[in-house]
Amino acid sequence: MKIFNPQQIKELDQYTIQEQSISSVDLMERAAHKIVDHITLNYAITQNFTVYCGLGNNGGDGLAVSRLLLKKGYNVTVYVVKYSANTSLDFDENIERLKKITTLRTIISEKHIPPIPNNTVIIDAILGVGINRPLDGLCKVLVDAINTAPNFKIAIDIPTGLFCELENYSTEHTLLNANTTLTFETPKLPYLMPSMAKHIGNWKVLSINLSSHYKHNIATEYEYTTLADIQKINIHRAKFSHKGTFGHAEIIGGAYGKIGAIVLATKACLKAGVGLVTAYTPNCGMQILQTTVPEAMWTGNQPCDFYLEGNYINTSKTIGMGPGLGVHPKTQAFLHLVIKATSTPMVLDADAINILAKNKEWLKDLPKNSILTPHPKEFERLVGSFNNDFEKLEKLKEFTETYNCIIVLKGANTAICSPNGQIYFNSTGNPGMATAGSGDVLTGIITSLLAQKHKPIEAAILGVYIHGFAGDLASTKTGQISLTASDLIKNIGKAYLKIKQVS
Ligand SMILES: NC(=O)C1=CN([C@@H]2O[C@H](COP(=O)(O)OP(=O)(O)OC[C@H]3O[C@@H](n4cnc5c(N)ncnc54)[C@H](O)[C@@H]3O)[C@@H](O)[C@H]2O)[C@@H](O)CC1
Ligand SMILES: Nc1ncnc2c1ncn2[C@@H]1O[C@H](COP(=O)(O)OP(=O)(O)O)[C@@H](O)[C@H]1O
Ligand SMILES: [K+]
Repeated sequence: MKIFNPQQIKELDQYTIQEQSISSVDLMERAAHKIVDHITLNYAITQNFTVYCGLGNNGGDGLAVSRLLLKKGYNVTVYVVKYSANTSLDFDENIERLKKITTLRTIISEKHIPPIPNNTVIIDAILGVGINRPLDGLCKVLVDAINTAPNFKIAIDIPTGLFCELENYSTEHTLLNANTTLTFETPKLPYLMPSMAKHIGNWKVLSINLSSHYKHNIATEYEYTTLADIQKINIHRAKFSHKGTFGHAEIIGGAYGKIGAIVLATKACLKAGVGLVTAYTPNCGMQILQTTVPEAMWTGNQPCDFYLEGNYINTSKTIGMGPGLGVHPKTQAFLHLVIKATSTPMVLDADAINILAKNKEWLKDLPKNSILTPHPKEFERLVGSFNNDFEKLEKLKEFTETYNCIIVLKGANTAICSPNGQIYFNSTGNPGMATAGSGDVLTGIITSLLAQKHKPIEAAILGVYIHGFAGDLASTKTGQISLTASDLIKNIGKAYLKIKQVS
């Protein structure tokens, strides 16, 4: 699913109006119905609402929602926030419609902000994507007052004060803290940023049937991976395929006391469908590996705390390297040898990333389209610090373009950046996955998919989706708190089945 910037959202609106021969006020009515459907599903008729409406189309949405809720029998108090003399045409039309059924109240200045009763749900329809400067005056004081109130808050489209692009953005600006944001057609970029979570709350995309033609043809920098996107990827197994068809992966890592990391990655690699897998660990890992993962082959034969360069023989296997590897100076040299000896894309995680962060001049030796899977701290070690989440995304693009690689920046809504700077946010996963070894499982899955000849960007997107999906399925049984990395592995198969099932 594509993520549009504010300019594209306006174009999409206009395009839809022409394509569907619908008036803009009727499109607004369609959007309002979707919001009201959500509200009626979630709130009893006894619930009171207080709606704050601005003077543009976001305000128009608020007025239309108020009218529809009133007609359904809800108790709704509507305030028009008079921060300027200008109003939009669809706002004007909706004022006329609403006036017929209720009394409108107007807030004309900071001094006239009425107290907020505590038994009411607040609906924020003050400003939407049309915001073009930080909040000041009446809007700022009102939003501050709303933020101080303990009431549940629903924002229409975006919480008032939020900018969807780096331009104009500052952490200093006032913006509304919503508990829920109900947006139209696609998520906006800030919904996928950790720092914005407290302003956006839980968000939900409501489809308002905007032009498929426009959506299909317009290029966007950002995408949000949904089940429908994943179902376009071919995961079918042909009848006469054999284990050679599904590749041979080599998972390199583990050190004394950290062999578990490689056990998890190797198991996950198998569960994700690879034909053959070899675990490459120090020799203290041999018995552990052979007993815990009998399906895997083992190779290694180094000392136990570090890796020796002399032991490594390059083969045509697909390499995933890093879990439990350690950062011993000899291991660092070994990693450099491996990346120089490898010409096909590989997966690098954990200590492999930490070693590269210490030896940035080696990054140029990475095979093209290799996949690095840092968690936020490892990412910062690679690219340095940044001031906010917009800057983080810029650094992400800069890095993948410079080193011709793919980065999987892990966390809620993992961001996957291709070498040409396209960013795909993942939609599966839950905080239960913030648990030891969860990243090792991901390394195994992505290496497996690479070995199965998925294109590197596809292996990253599909791997991250399956990993999160396995986490979501596991959490229905274990809950999030008790979820472990082994539970993720157990649910990889079920995740595949679910993906195939609905297609
Ligand atoms: N395709 C969609 O997504 C649809 C969007 N609709 C709604 O339309 C909204 C966008 O409407 P508009 O473009 O009219 O924009 P807004 O309603 O966000 O507000 C625009 C007005 O506010 C002024 N303004 C900007 N920043 C301000 C500030 N800091 N303080 C005071 N005034 C400020 C602008 O000059 C402009 O007059 C969306 O957010 C959504 O709620 C819906 O009506 C239907 C379909
Ligand atoms: N809050 C969260 N929501 C969704 N996924 C998460 C969350 N926290 C962590 N994860 C996922 O769990 C994994 C953790 O990886 P990592 O930090 O490398 O763990 P480890 O080093 O213990 O293996 C990543 O895939 C990450 O995306
Ligand atoms: K709003």
